[in-house]
Amino acid sequence: MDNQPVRITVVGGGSWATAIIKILSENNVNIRWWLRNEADANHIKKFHHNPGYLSDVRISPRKVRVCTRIRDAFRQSEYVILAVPAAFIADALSPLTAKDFAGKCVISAIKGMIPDNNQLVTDWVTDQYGVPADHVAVIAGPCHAEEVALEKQSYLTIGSAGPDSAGAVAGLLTCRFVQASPLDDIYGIEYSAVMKNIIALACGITHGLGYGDNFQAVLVSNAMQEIKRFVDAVYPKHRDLSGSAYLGDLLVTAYSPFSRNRTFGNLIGRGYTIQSAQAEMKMIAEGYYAVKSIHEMNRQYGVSMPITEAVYQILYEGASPVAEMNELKGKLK
Ligand SMILES: NC(=O)c1ccc[n+]([C@@H]2O[C@H](COP(=O)([O-])OP(=O)(O)OC[C@H]3O[C@@H](n4cnc5c(N)ncnc54)[C@H](O)[C@@H]3O)[C@@H](O)[C@H]2O)c1
Ligand SMILES: O=P(O)(O)OC[C@H](O)CO
Repeated sequence: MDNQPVRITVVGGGSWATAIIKILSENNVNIRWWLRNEADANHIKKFHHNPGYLSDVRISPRKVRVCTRIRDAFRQSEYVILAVPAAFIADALSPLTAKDFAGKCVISAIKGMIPDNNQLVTDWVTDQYGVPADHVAVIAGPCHAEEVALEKQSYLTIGSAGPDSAGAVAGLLTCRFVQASPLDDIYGIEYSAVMKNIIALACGITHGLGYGDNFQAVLVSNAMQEIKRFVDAVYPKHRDLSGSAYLGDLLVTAYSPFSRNRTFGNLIGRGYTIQSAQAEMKMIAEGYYAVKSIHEMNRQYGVSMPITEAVYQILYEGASPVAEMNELKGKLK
């Protein structure tokens, strides 16, 4: 029985879901892949490539079965990986009940928050579908789907509440070009991943306004302190924020041309409206939604977060990027 393939459901049709399927397919797995778009699903069945995202990645028909009915995708799997932007996950899972999740380990690859109630995705899964906390994990770490597609050496961190449950998931996501390691700081990792997207927006905005590398280095180091203040206030625990799941993820998103959030911010800095920036990008910048959630949550915690506040003012209060970043300039050290 030992060499039976591991049965996994992957939810989402975007870049990260496609990259995760590529990683998993290096191992002994049997994947059911749910996509909402029927035409894309049919294309993958016929041509073994996702037409919309990372279209160079070959999808093995031997290992991956494509479904457009989510309940079919959930049948018989041991693991469920969620890879739809947080704003759309409730809609994607809406046909399901707690029964569909029974006995499964649910892993969130989402770096965002449920916008309706500002909940972390893992908490939401537990509340909504009764998945026990020891059956929930997150995929984190500095990793762009585009580099996975190119098989560039990458690292992931699998966060869970206890040290054991993440180990098996890390094994599934380790392959020739990815090394995954477990870490028992699920909330710290999840909040940090949400916040780095907001910081990437700030990096993009300032780059779009013409600020240079000297400024960005200071912005990113101040951002790390801002993330630490917030995460320590919300979920105090001894943690080393210089680890790759925290600092590493902040760096990749702040500096990489692949970053969705930085690209979105850059468009805003260059004078695009929010609607035109969204229309320009086929991909979703999670930080756009996250900054509202973190701003609202922080009413309770009162943490000093000048960078997050500046991004919130620009994206939700119509503040001028030039004026906001001018004001932020004086608050950084
Ligand atoms: N792309 C990466 O490199 C990467 C890496 C790590 C984590 N993530 C996380 O993975 C999650 C998914 O991001 P992604 O990069 O795959 O997304 P993406 O931007 O590549 O693709 C957009 C996704 O959103 C879906 N979508 C768009 N509009 C929708 C709607 N109205 N209703 C339902 N679904 C809709 C699309 O079907 C597609 O699955 C995000 O939380 C992101 O932070 C992404
Ligand atoms: O850099 P972004 O905004 O594309 O986010 C993708 C991942 O979270 C990077 O680890």
